[in-house]
Amino acid sequence: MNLPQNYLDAMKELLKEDYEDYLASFEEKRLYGLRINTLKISVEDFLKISPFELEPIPWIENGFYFHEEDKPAKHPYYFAGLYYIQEPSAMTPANVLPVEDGDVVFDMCAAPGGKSTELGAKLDRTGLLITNDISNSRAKALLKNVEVFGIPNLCVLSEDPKKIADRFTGFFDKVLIDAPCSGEGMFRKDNKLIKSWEKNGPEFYSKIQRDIVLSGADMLKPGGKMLYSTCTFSKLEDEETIRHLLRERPEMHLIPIPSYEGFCPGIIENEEDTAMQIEKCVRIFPHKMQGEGHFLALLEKDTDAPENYHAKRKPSTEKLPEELLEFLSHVTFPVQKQDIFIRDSKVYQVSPEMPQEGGLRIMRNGLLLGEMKKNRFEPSQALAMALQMSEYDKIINLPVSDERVVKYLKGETLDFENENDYQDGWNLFCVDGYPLGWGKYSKGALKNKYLAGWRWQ
Ligand SMILES: C[S@@+](CC[C@H](N)C(=O)[O-])C[C@H]1O[C@@H](n2cnc3c(N)ncnc32)[C@H](O)[C@@H]1O
Repeated sequence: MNLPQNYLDAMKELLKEDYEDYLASFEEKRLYGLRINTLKISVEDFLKISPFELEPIPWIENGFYFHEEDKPAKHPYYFAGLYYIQEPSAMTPANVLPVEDGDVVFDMCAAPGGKSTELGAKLDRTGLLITNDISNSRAKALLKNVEVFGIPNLCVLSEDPKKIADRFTGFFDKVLIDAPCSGEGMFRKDNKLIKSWEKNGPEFYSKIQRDIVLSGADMLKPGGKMLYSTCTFSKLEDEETIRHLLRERPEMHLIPIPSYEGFCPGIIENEEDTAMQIEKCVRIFPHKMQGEGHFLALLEKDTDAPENYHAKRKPSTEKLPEELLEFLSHVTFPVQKQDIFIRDSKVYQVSPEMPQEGGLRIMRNGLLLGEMKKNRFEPSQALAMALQMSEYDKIINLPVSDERVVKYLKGETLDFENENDYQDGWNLFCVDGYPLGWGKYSKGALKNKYLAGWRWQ
């Protein structure tokens, strides 16, 4: 691998006697990880049905290494949202941000959703997750991934963080900033990143990072916590970004990250760093642990920082169509009528924690329940993914070995002619007890309603 000389020089200075070990790590095999979606399945239950040979990632309770040949992205359980594929050290930021039930959480640079999917799972259907990416095309991928994961209490934005900070000052209990960075920790995973580093290196990203950390801090409630992470080794993008934040926002301070064997402390350069306790930051290096590389800083806002009032949105007073109410009578998922809003015939369940919207580029506010079509209600793919099998009363549940499972995911009509166990109408199609999508059953056949854009290729 041809690494730029100025990059190698900077790493030599950073790592000193460890430099040769770091270079040697490029000879080792790339690491592949998957993270179990605890919103849908416990780690214990997944291990009972896992078709792959898995090995625990020691510092992530629901993270596992897999073998590349197993191709877990080509398995019906992946389509059921039972796991997310993610580089092991990238699992650490969402893992160490202490999200609690009922929290209002913001993921600022979220696409394609590696951290948001875990933050949403940790919320366990409570509170609110607002997730954002400035790039519209990347935010589309983010929306898909959080919907596959079945996260109901959601708002997806595609907006400049500065604009969001103006609107949501002092609003969040937890903020995660997985900053755009020069990606030095990804060189082993993806050679192309070396070319883009030569074009836009640490100097370029540092400016963006300095702006967005300040926005993140401003959006926190007093006592709120913020996790800043990058997948790069550059001090300018890592410790120096935190130094900038602590200088500009004295109400913020670093707090410890639970330690794990192989985690290295943040690098202290001067007395100011010592006073700021920069050693509380964590670095993950590929020559110290089985992960590609990451930087993390966990910060807290002082509890006596000024509070900010946010008007809650008003409860819905819409008269809901009979057809929608009839459909919802089959669902035991907790849908409150005052949370249901209908816009342009689309039906949403909006979190009561979400303030009045407006003025922001919103990709999705709430869980899309479905659509009114000529006085009929059609449930959405997102609703299918947010339900557990036991929360709907018309089910077609097949084992993963049944060839109709993959046919369903490919969008084909399914034949059940010799089986008469099923009821007419909207059925939730499941694999081994986990929902995949909807189908309309009639006369021994299931008309496929799996979302066309999500099909198995
Ligand atoms: C490291 S990636 C995020 C990866 C993501 N957190 C995950 O785990 O899947 C950084 C993201 O920041 C976005 N980004 C770049 N500049 C931004 C800005 N000024 N504000 C918000 N997001 C930005 C990029 O589009 C990119 O998707």
